[in-house]
Amino acid sequence: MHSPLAPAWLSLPADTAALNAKIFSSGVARDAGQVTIQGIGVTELVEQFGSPLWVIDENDFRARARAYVDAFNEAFEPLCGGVDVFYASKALLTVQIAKWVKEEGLRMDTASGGEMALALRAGTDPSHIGLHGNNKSDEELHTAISHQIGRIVVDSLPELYRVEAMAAQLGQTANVMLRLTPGVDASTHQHIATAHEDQKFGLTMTPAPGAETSDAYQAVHFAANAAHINLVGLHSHIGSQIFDSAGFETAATRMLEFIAVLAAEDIVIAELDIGGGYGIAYTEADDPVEPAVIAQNLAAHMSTEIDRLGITCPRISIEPGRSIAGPAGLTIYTVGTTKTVWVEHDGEHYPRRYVAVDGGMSDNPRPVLYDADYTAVLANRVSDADAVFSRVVGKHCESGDIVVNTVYLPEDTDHGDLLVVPATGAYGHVMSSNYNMLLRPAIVAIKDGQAREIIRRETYDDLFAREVDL
Ligand SMILES: Cc1ncc(COP(=O)(O)O)c(C=O)c1O
Ligand SMILES: N[C@@H](CCCC[NH3+])C(=O)O
Repeated sequence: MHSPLAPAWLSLPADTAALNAKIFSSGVARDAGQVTIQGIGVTELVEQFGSPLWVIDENDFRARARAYVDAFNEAFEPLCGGVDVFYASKALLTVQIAKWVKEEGLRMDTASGGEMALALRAGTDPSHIGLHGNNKSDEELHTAISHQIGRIVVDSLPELYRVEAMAAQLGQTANVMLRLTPGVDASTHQHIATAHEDQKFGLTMTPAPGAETSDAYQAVHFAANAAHINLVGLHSHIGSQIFDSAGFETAATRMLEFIAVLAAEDIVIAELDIGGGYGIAYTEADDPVEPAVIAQNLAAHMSTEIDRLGITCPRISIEPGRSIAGPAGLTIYTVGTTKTVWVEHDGEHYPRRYVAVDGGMSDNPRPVLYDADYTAVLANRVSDADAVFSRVVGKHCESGDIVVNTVYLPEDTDHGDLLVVPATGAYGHVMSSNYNMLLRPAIVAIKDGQAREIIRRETYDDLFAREVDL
C-alpha cells in the first residue's frame, strides 16, 4: 500500500523485483530471480568475496569514460579542436581504475598528494595529470613541479606566488591553470556547490569594494609574466550532481567574457577547463542527461558566445567523476534484522519497516552528509509479498546511520536476504571509514563476465596496523 509517509517522488512499485535501467549499470539483470552483474549472481559474489561488497561493472565504467571522450570531441572538434577529458579521480580511485582511465584515453584529475601519488604509481604520464586543492602543501607542490605534471590548478594568489618561488628554486617551469569562481549558484546541495562567492574555492572574478581589479585578473597578469610559470589556461567547476544546464552555460559565458577582456590586452588563454559535476540517477526522481546531449548543448552555447565576443575558442577540457564511476558501481548488503515502527502523520499512525544491513555510514556516508537518497532491491530472490514502506539502515551506533531513507521492499524481506543498492560507485569507497571499527568491504571488478578483487576486504589486523605499541 502506498504510504502517506512517502516523499512525493517515490512511487509504489508495481513489481518490487524491477530494475530501473537509468539507475543500474548496464551489466545488471535478473536471472532466475536473482540480481546478476554480467551474468554473475549476487549470492555467488557474496559467497566468494564476502558481505558487504562493492561491485564495479568494469565494462560499464569504461563505456561511460569513453562516451565522454567521444561525445565532447565530436561536439567541440569543429569549434575549438579536441577536448581533453580528465577523470576526477576523487570519485573512485584504485591503481586498476587509474589504468582503465588511461586505456580509455582519459587524463587524470587529482585533488591531493595521495591521489597524485597513486596516478604516478599506476603509470599515468605526468603531463596528463592535473592537481587541484584549495590548500596544497609545499610537499604536494614540490612533487607536482618536479614531476612536471600537466597542470597545477592554482586556487589563490598566495599559492600562485609560492608556485613561482618554488619553481624558481627548482630551476623548473610550473604548468599552471587558474581556478576562478564565476559566481554561479549551482542548483545542488550547498556542500557540493563550488562557484558562488561565499565558499573556499577559487579566485574571485569580482573586485573587492574599492578595488579596481579582481584576484582573478591579478593572478592572470602575474602568471602571464612570471619567469617560472607556464600559464596553461583557466578553470571553473560549479559543483557536483547538477542536472540543469543553465549553471554550466552561465559559467562558460562568464569565463569567455573574461577571456575576451584578456584578449583585448593581448593575453591569450589557450585552454578553458569547465570542470565536472554532471548528475546521475540515484533514484527514480533523477533524470540524468547523456554526455552527447550535454556536449552538444554546451558547444552550441559556447559557439554563440564566441561569435558574440569575437574571440578564438580556447581548447576545452572537462573533469567528470561521479557520472563515470557512480552508475557503474553497486553495493551488496546482507540483511540482519527488521522491525516496524508506527509513525504519526496528520493524526493517523502509519508503519515504517526498518531493515538493518551489515554496513552503513562507514561504507557510504553520503546519506548522512548530504541527505542523499538511494534506492534498494531485494537481490537474492523475487518475492510476491506486498511492497512495504521501508528504511534501510546500517549497523553503526548512530540513529542517522541511514543507507536508503525511503524505499518499498517486499514485506517478507528478512534475515539472510541480500539487498543491492545501485549507483554507489562514486564517493562511497573513497569517503569510507572504519567508524565503530567496521572493516571496509572489498571492491570486485567485473569485466566480460569475470569477477576479480581489485581491493581486498580489510581484516582486524588492518585495523591494528598503525598501532605503535601492540
Ligand atoms: C575541481 C573539480 N573537478 C571535478 C569534480 C568532479 O565532479 P563530479 O564527480 O561531480 O563530476 C569535482 C568535484 O566536485 C571538483 O571539485
Ligand atoms: N563528495 C561529494 C562530491 C564532492 C565533489 C568534490 N568536489 C558527493 O558525494 O556528492
